[in-house]
Amino acid sequence: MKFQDILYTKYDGKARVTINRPNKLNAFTNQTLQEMISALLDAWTDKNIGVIIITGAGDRAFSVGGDQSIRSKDGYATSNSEKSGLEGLENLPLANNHAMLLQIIRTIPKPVVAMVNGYAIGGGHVIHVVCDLSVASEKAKFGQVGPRVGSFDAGYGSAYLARIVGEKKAREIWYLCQQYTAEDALKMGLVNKVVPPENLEEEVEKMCDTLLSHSPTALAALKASFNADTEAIWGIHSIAGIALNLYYGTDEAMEGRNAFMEKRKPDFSKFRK
Ligand SMILES: CC(C)(COP(=O)(O)OP(=O)(O)OC[C@H]1O[C@@H](n2cnc3c(N)ncnc32)[C@H](O)[C@@H]1OP(=O)(O)O)[C@@H](O)C(=O)NCCC(=O)NCCSC(=O)CCC(=O)c1ccccc1C(=O)O
Repeated sequence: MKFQDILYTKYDGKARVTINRPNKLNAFTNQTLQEMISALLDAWTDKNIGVIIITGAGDRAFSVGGDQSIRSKDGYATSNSEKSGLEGLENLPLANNHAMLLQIIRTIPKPVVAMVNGYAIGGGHVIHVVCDLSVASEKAKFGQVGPRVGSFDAGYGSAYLARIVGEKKAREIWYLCQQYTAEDALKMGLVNKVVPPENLEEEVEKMCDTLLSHSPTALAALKASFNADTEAIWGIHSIAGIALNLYYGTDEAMEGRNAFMEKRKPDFSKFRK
């Protein structure tokens, strides 16, 4: 499989998906998301694969969410020069491809491990949130920025996040748009383990080897049973995706996006209700 925005490798029962846009802090485009979907579907159907790792290239970022430089009133640009191998997905809005990626991570009957090597921000943060397990470098930073940049993820990014860290903390994360250290993330149960950056690879490999030594059917059944309790969030996420696509077309959302790109504070005062 030939990819432009990701690296996809398979070795020793593991599949690894690396978002490969380090110059953009691994911000994703439609192309990136479609390629991730394509790679994950391959890993899903490959009987040699028992565990999947998602990470970002370089040492600065896991992913900082949607690439704001290609966002306009029409949402994020949908046209791509290269095909991902999944015909038709190139015409979907980015929020839909992001939602599809999250849903695949959740339903693929194999454990998905996030190897968080740096910033996990915005839609990038949500990708790690839905992974089964997260291992973070001590240098990793976590957070949501939607209300500052004119965006939101009112499904897995918020309701499911609240299941992990609790209602008050989830509201704080979204309303205040602060950054949290790996140590903070460990304390709130947002990650499973924090290790020095130089040990991150080794720790994730070790965790994956343990997973691979266990019964795949037992793991798949457990994953499905953990998911069952939060399945209704997919419904919320789907409706929120429609709202998000409409919101992107508003002056309010554009103020957030433009302020970020122009490196100034947004002024949302006239949009108060
Ligand atoms: C990530 C930061 C915290 C990093 O801060 P800092 O270390 O100070 O570096 P900067 O100088 O700010 O950034 C370096 C460089 O990278 C560019 N950059 C950073 N983020 C992005 C981005 N997302 N898109 C494009 N470019 C980006 C930045 O402009 C700088 O470029 P220079 O040329 O060097 O000047 C900080 O940068 C930050 O807060 N970034 C904003 C991240 C962001 O806006 N992400 C999208 C969030 S939207 C969201 O949170 C909710 C919506 C959501 O989850 C979702 C759901 C469905 C579909 C899509 C999304 C989605 O994520 O949009």
